[in-house]
This record gives sequence, C-alpha cells and structure tokens, in this order.
Amino acid sequence: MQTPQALLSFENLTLGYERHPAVHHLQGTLFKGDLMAVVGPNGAGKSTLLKGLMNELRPLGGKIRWVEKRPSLAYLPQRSGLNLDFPLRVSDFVSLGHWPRLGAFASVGRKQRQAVGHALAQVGMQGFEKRSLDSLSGGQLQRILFARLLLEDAQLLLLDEPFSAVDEQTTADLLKLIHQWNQEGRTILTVLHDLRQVRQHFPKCLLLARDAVALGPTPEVLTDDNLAKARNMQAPFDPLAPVCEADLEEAR
Ligand SMILES: Nc1ncnc2c1ncn2[C@@H]1O[C@H](COP(=O)(O)OP(=O)(O)OP(=O)(O)O)[C@@H](O)[C@H]1O
Repeated sequence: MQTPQALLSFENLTLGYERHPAVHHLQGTLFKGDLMAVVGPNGAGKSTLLKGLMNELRPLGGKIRWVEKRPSLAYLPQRSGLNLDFPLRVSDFVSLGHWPRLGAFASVGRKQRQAVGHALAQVGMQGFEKRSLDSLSGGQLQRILFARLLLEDAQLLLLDEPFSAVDEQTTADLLKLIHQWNQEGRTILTVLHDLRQVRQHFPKCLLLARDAVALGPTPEVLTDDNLAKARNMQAPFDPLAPVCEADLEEAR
C-alpha cells in the first residue's frame, strides 16, 4: 500500500467573523484521496471551515499550509445559501462548470456541449437540458449542482450538506458519484449531519464544536465520549465574547 501523501495541514488555524472566532486553533492533516466528513452541532464552524479552505475568509490566526501548490477546488454551498430561482436553462447552468478551466468568456463548443450532456446523464437528468432551473424540484436541482461539479473536474471537493432535503434514492445516487470521484483519486470533504451515513460512507471524520474534538478514522472519532464532548463544548456564537479565550489564556 502507498504511503498517504499530505495535501494540507491546519496549523493552529482560527477562523471567524469580525475578529470573533468560529473555528478555534485547529490542527490536523488532510491527505490526498481522503474521503472525510465534517460533523458537529449547528454553529460548530463546519461551513466556516469550508469558506476558509476556499479563501473566502482570511484566518484570524494560524494558517492552512498546502503541501504542494493549492489544488483545483470545487465548492458546493449549502442550499440555503443559494439563490437559483431564476429562469436559466439547465444546460447553460451546468456549462458554468467549464469556467474554472476555460474562463468565463471562452465560447462553448461541441465538445463542451457533449460534456454537459454526459454530466446530465451521469446524474440521471438527461432530457432536462432545456428546462429552466426554477422549474426543478429540490432533488433535481441537487443533481444539476452535482452535474456542474462533474464538469469542474476539481482535485479537492468541498460539499456543504449535499443531501439536505433530498430523498433516499437521490442521496444514494449522489453518494455513488462521491465514491466514484474518490476512487479517481480526488480528495473530498463533506459537511454532514447524518452520523449513520458518515459511518457507512466516510472512512475519515473531523468532529468540530468550534474546537476540533477529534480528527481521524471515523470509528475512532465518532465515539460516545467524543460526541458527548462535542455537545458540551458547543457554546453559542457570542459577538460580545472575548476575541479568543485560548489566546487570552496564552497571553496571561
Ligand atoms: N457571515 C457571518 N457573520 C458573522 N457570524 C457568522 C457568519 N457566518 C457564520 N457566523 C457564525 O459563525 C458560527 C459558525 O457558523 P457555521 O455556519 O460555520 O456553522 P455550521 O457548523 O456550519 O452550522 P450549521 O450546522 O447550522 O450549518 C455560527 O455561530 C454563526 O452564527
């Protein structure tokens, strides 16, 4: 078996908003080809961590160290953060997945149109090319978002609650795609709430409750003890709280 190669390390990483931390002093390594779930209570900092990886947030402290150069990244935001209620054609929307590699102003040729058709077929949405986004059901929309991810062809995939409000069959189909991407050597970080799903499909896990409770093989992370710790550590985000208690402690 090959020795796993590190993709990035979190070095005492603190992320937050207006100087108030939402993820504290995170340490750990993500390896190339990891299939990792990020779990924790509401407000634990899971989406914040993905935003940090996307460079949407600058660390308040510490850093993310990419071992080689930053790989290509694709991000699936939480559905609640998306406004897709406009009459864009499905095929035009999925075509946007070509942008990161071709640029926004490149013309879409026959090869790219075929790739759109192929991606739609892979998510079971062939024949939907001309439908408008605002006519789709929630599960169909999620399949379309996955089709766009397919075209992005990124090495690191960040998925924020990809199965929320999605039925069992759609979840099973999308999980299959995630496994396929992983078998192709891509690294996948997925925010999830369903621990049964995590145990069944994600060999590695990061349990967050603003601080990292544990990171490693899923059976070692999702223990009763760790889950109880996560529940106890979870404190509501307080905009009036000191900037970071751990930092204050260090300064004393
Ligand atoms: N733009 C923002 N400005 C200020 N605070 C924010 C902002 N976004 C998130 N927060 C706060 O940061 C904390 C972590 O939020 P985050 O969305 O990362 O949690 P989460 O673990 O993804 O939660 P959930 O499971 O509910 O989606 C929360 O207390 C949240 O209110």
